[in-house]
Amino acid sequence: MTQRISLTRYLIEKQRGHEGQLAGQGAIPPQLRLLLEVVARACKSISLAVTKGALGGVLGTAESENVQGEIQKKLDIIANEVLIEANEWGGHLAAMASEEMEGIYVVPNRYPQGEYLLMFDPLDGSSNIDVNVSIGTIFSVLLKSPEGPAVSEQDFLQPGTQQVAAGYCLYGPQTTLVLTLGEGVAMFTLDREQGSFVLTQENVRVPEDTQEFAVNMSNMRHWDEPVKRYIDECLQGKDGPRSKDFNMRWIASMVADVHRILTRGGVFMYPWDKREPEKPGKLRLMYEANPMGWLIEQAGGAATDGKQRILDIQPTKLHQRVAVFLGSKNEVERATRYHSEAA
Ligand SMILES: O=P(O)(O)OC[C@H]1O[C@](O)(COP(=O)(O)O)[C@@H](O)[C@@H]1O
Ligand SMILES: [Mg+2]
Ligand SMILES: [Mg+2]
Repeated sequence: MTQRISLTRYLIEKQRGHEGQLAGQGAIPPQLRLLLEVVARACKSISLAVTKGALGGVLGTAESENVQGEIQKKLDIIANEVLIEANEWGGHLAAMASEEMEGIYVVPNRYPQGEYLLMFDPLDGSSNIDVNVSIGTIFSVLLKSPEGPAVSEQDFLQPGTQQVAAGYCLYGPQTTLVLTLGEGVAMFTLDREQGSFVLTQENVRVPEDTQEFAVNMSNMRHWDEPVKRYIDECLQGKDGPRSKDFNMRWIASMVADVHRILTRGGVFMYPWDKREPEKPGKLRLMYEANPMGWLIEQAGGAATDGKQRILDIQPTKLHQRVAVFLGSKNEVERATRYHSEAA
């Protein structure tokens, strides 16, 4: 019988820099292992709340707005609280930042302080919560700079290349946790009877070419020319310059669209558009684009904002927005090239 590898064992073996079954993987510090185990445990609780749905009273809208001016769903708030409560006392973190909170959350001084910074989109795909479509949690981990005793928002403003771990948990027909520590991408499936995440795929790869794109087509009239050109060529199919037919998928949960791309390839885009011209895009750099961009790169794909690699962007504020093009390498490079040709 093939031996099942739990997330706990996977991380412990990473910590040991194990050379056997998981050969070639580097070591991770114990504090980072602890942090990831806690995030996974929090995701298990969120998964349980999601599964209960109307029976658990978690559906529907709260009476509040988040910092982005978006109406919060009850589950946005619940997931945020679960992640904070699970992580604040463990001694591995200095502070957390969330799409749902205006400022950073510094670990209270009644708890031991750690050196890591955790960022999350506690519930991605909020518009899908009440309609029973896949949603998820996205997370990214940075190290606090050793200089300066007090942690501040400035500590979080590091480019995506500085991430030490990133991943997401998808609450779909299965609950799947997807993780990178900078040496490829691994997927774990939640075994509900055992209550543990089990390694179900390693060395996830995104094919370089694809015939499937994901974009919210209803925004087409608001897009810039390079995006219109790219999509228009896809829509022309076999008769157009691409000489092949394209399929389209748009789940409206980035986490589920990215999971499909990690599973079978594709290109995902949420470009800048004219509806809110002062904002670079809808998605958030720190909680969505950076972790997803790194996962996609680690699986052999690419991620840009149409002009430059997402991971190289120097953030200037916590809730910064960004245009996103990610997925199969050759398609992302093509869409990015169309931007530079139009410049
Ligand atoms: O509703 P739209 O404009 O198609 O946007 C969908 C996008 O918005 C998001 O839901 C934004 O994330 P949140 O639900 O965390 O705000 C993405 O997951 C998704 O790709
Ligand atoms: Mg989101
Ligand atoms: Mg969200």
